[in-house]
Amino acid sequence: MNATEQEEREYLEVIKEKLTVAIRRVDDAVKQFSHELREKKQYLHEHQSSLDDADMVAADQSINRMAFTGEAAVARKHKLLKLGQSPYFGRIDFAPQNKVALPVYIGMYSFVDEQQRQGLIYDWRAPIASLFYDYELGAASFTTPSGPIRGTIALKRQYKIRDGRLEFMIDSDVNIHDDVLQRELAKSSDDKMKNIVATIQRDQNAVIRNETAQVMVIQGVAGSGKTSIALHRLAFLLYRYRDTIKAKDLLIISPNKVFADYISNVLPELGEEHIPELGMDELAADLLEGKYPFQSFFEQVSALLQDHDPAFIERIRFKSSFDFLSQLNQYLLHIENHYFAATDLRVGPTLVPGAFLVARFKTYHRVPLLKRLALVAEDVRAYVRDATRRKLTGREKATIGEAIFRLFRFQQVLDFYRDFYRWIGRPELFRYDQRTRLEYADVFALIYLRLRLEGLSAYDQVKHLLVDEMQDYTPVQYAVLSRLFACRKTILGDVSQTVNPYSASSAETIERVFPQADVVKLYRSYRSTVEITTFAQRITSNPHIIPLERHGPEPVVVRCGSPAEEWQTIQQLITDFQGSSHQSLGIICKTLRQAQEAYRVLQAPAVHLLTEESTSFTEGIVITTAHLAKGLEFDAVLVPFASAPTYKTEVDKRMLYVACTRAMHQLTLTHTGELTAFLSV
Ligand SMILES: Nc1ncnc2c1ncn2[C@@H]1O[C@H](COP(=O)(O)OP(=O)(O)OP(=O)(O)O)[C@@H](O)[C@H]1O
Repeated sequence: MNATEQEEREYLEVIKEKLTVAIRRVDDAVKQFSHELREKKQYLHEHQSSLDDADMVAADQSINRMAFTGEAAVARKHKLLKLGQSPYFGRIDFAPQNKVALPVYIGMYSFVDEQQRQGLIYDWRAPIASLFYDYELGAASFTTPSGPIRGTIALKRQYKIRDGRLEFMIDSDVNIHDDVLQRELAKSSDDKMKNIVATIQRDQNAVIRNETAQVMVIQGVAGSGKTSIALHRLAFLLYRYRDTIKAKDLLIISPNKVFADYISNVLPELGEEHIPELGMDELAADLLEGKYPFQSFFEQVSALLQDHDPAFIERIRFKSSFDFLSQLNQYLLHIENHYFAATDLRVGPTLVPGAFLVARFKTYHRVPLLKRLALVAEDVRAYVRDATRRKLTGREKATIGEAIFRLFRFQQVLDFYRDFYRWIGRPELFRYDQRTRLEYADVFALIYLRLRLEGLSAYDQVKHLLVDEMQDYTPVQYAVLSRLFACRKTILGDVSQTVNPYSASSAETIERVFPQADVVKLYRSYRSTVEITTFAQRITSNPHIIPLERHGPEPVVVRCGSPAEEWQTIQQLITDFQGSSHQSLGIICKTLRQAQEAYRVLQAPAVHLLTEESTSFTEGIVITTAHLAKGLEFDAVLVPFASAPTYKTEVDKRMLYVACTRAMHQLTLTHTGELTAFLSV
């Protein structure tokens, strides 16, 4: 051990000691709070009869305040305990211009020596910590709310401290970032998604800390860290705007519950509370208020995978186009101009002129169409009241309301939607009667019309929206999100991983809905070994992808002589996995039916089946579909049934790509009969 390392070890002990003292102090404070709280409650209980309302309210408030402070102290203790395990991961010695260099230690949370009023550890989100991610040695600067600070970095060091012990430290005269990153990526994944604060890369840091973008679109190749970065970005925003934005003010739109559970660790690990999360289908059900049962996105994809109905595909393709959104907008203009058939209206002895009705209807041009009718009715009531110089009866008021509504061609959003297809001359593109469910492709179009016709303000409280798997949403869905969420947005995805090629959205499509968006493209892939990434390129090639130099075994394609032999091979691969050092294995099938069959046949202990209904991610061996595996990753992936009949269409190809890119270290495919053409060399 050299002198520097010795010094660092000693310093670590000093910090740990200070942390222990701080924990003890918080402990005392927590005890004190709960003691006072108990006393206060006791007092209230005993003096209830002699206290008036004002006293009770004041007492309640003080109890709430105490409880809140107590909770904050408990949260603080939690952070201190975590710091005790791993107080910091980086250090930079930074000398602002004309000043001496001082060490800045960077960790998950900040830690201040209260007696000496000195920052001992800086939160990774603090302005000064950006130096660690953005610069090597030499000239550097960072931005504070009061302006830029320039200076020089004299030393940059990384540490791995686990369970309070220094495992290694590396100075930046070697290629530190890559080395530590390599070690991190080589680890096995046993559980849910982890935070990456110690190894955030420069381009990722720029996305995380971007404060100006109204809409940030992150389009990145498989495994480029999109989801990780987006979650760290939320943590950053919570820190940066801690006085105005709380975790409950954010919303994550996630593709399914399993994914939501998979990512649910990251923010709490970063010391933030759990963030509300909602699936697209849940959002739709909410917005349609359960009035129209509809096919789910999963069901749409399953239908595409199982039967190749050209009319169904045509409907999806049309409704996923930008043109569809434009036509809906044109239709809305059309109905505004032509569907309000204002004629003179007789109310008892009073004649309300049609011209008056039209004028009032036009005055409210900012109000959603159907809502305007209520306002026009109100104006008509005032008109009649003025003309008759008396108050109107309830009956008269209601009659006026009904009469105005009748002047508009339809009152139900669904009638307008059906009419839209007649108007564009394509009635065959809408399939729905009361006995069937709405097709998924119609769901957001109907919601869009509803928004424009009736207006909705259900999500006004959201201050930042995160949308993952953006490629799976259509322009109409984005138009809905844009109207529903006026707040800033982070939208991420990868067009190569769409599960529905007939409705894939690229960053360019999304930019058309959000012209003000900042688009970032990420090409460096962190998840898989070079061998796996190269293999997946055979399915869908992306010349821009840059795999991180990390090597492992070549992916293996096993040809089997019969289905029975294929099952045996799969069984053997499971046994091999159980004897290996890998912790997670994903057996990823094309369809749910295949996954269920595999689950039934394999019957191996500790094998879990993940389906659309699953609500949590399970570790170990998981059998699932490519659609559900999106966003997840496994040490080893096994893709069974990779034969030509299974993977033959454009949708199948996307599924195969998603399945293969879930593997971090090892990938195996099995097939009986001819291999899918997507893998032929
Ligand atoms: N800077 C980094 N340091 C360490 N690990 C990283 C870094 N960036 C990404 N990773 C790791 O790479 C893997 C892929 O990250 P993530 O799932 O966020 O990527 P993604 O782009 O959302 O992937 P996909 O679109 O394929 O689902 C994760 O294991 C993540 O921890």
